[in-house]
Amino acid sequence: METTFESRYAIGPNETKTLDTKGLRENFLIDRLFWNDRIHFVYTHFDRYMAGGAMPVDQKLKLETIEPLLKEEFFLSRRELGIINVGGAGTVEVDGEKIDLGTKEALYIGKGVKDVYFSSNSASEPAKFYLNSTPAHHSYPTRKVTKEQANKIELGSLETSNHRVINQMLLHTVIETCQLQMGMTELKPGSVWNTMPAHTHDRRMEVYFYFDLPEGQSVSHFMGPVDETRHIWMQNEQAVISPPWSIHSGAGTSNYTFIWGMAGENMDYDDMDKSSITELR
Ligand SMILES: O=C[C@H](O)[C@@H](O)CC(=O)C(=O)O
Ligand SMILES: [Zn+2]
Repeated sequence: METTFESRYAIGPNETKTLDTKGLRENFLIDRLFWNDRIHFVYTHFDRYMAGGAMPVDQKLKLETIEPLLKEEFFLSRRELGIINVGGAGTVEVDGEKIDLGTKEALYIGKGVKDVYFSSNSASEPAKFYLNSTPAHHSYPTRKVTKEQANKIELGSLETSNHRVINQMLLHTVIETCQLQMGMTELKPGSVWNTMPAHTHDRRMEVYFYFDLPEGQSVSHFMGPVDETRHIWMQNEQAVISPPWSIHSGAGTSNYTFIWGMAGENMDYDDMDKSSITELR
């Protein structure tokens, strides 16, 4: 097996303003996370957040340190990890303990764990472990969180095309983490807008991963300051980095599901600077 990675530097709104479509995509879009029998990470210098994918098909995959990037003996020597499985059923082995992780189930693994292995129950329907990791300075216990155990928030309506359920999964109100927070938002059929009205939270960066998008459909993701927005067209199973200074919202050509993950200054999910729809530019 192999682990591959890319690095992305943190840039601000002034530099972003000068980018064309290609430049915008090169800086913020994560176009592919899942490769056969490979772990792939994108390391962003926004809060040193890592977003990745592990898709074991014929092999069990080991979460190895990335020597040139982390310079630590283990991947989790100074990091914590959040996992949500978006593929078929699989297993995560954490220092010898086997944990089953079904579709849309989440797992938190704390700092200091040495051995993590990923495997799929079936090669024809492999597990797809979506991974988010942040620097950590304390060890919190490994915890699995199912959708049933998530804290649920229902927002929006079909009339305004934004009826959705936010599942807060790896959130401090559900489990203990150092700074990582992750959850999954499912849009109801007929609803296409996520995170509308939009918001920023200069205290935290965020990464959105879109999936459950039917064949032939796409999501237009909106980013940028409230008064200067840009869009990035995204396909199924792509992710996008949202800088702290940016809104993060999307409109699909159908409904879909997305995973949000964030980290930074505080852990207050409701600490959002909301903008009104009519002030967007
Ligand atoms: O800061 C919070 C995140 O942007 C998401 O949780 C918002 C979201 O899922 C939604 O409104 O649909
Ligand atoms: Zn947000």
